[in-house]
Amino acid sequence: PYVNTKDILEKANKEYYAVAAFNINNLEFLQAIVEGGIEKKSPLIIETSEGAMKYAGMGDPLRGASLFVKMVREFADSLDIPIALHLDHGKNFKYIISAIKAGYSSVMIDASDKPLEENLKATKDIVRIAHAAGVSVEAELGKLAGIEDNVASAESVLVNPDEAKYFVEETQVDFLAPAIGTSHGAFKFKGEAKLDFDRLKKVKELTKMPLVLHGASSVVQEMVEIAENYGADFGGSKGVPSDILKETVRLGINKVNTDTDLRMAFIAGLREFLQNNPKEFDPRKYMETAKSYVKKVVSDRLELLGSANKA
Ligand SMILES: O=C(COP(=O)(O)O)N(O)CCCCO
Ligand code: NA
Ligand SMILES: [Zn+2]
Repeated sequence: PYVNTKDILEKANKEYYAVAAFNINNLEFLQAIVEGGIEKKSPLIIETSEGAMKYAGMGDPLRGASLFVKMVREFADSLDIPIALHLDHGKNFKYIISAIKAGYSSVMIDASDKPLEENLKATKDIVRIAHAAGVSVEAELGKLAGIEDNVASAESVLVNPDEAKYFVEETQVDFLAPAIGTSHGAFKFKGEAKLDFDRLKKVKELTKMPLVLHGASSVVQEMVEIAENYGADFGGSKGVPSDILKETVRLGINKVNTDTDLRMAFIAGLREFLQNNPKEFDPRKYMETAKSYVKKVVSDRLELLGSANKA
């Protein structure tokens, strides 16, 4: 069934596991993710960026949003696993309202690059509207390093746990993304991967609410190697190691945003197939390997996060 993200995350919060939130831009990634969820009997959170809304809607974000709602609902309504659709990194008021109008389960208002009071105000505005429409809300405190869609934040600003307690009480957000040292993309760490577990622990103790980890892709080496075997150059790529990811779940992360790992898996499969099948031009054939690798990465992640058999 198609459900509210909050229902999925409240259960995860109570039982201390995490649910992956996988980004999509097209049908093929959605198919592969859903196949992984079916195989693992796991709840799924499908999420799209504002760029994905524009991309799918051919420049019209509301058309893109409603296309994604229709696609995700079609799968969700025909399956026993709970599936939610979330707007990731909502920064533009128009896009956030379009997602709510289209029927998204939840929206993120990302004003993390603003001073606290501004973040607070923007979040309160969205919470009032979203809650009136039965839509749940995610916000972010602190800043990820690296490129955050259209905001290049040179250095990461880690969450302040006391600020987090004040923020959630004031805004009534449904789930919070505390910045603890991750960043988006495939090049997360120069040296050893390190996250601020202490801050995470404090935020959980003070807020007791479902927490979100952004920049959580692991950069699966198996996929990097396949891609590089067939011409990719992902030198220097490094993600969040599995043991560190598991520790964040043990400490109270319940939603794990994953985009880069699926992109790596898809391009690895596509490169491999195209190199080995010079005569093929049927899209249902040449995207098969790519989709199967995405499904594999999805299934493994659902298992690792503990949401398998939680549907
Ligand atoms: O936090 C994440 C996932 O980050 P990643 O998959 O890059 O680790 N997202 O919000 C997904 C979109 C960001 C661009 O990748
Ligand atoms: Na999000
Ligand atoms: Zn993110």
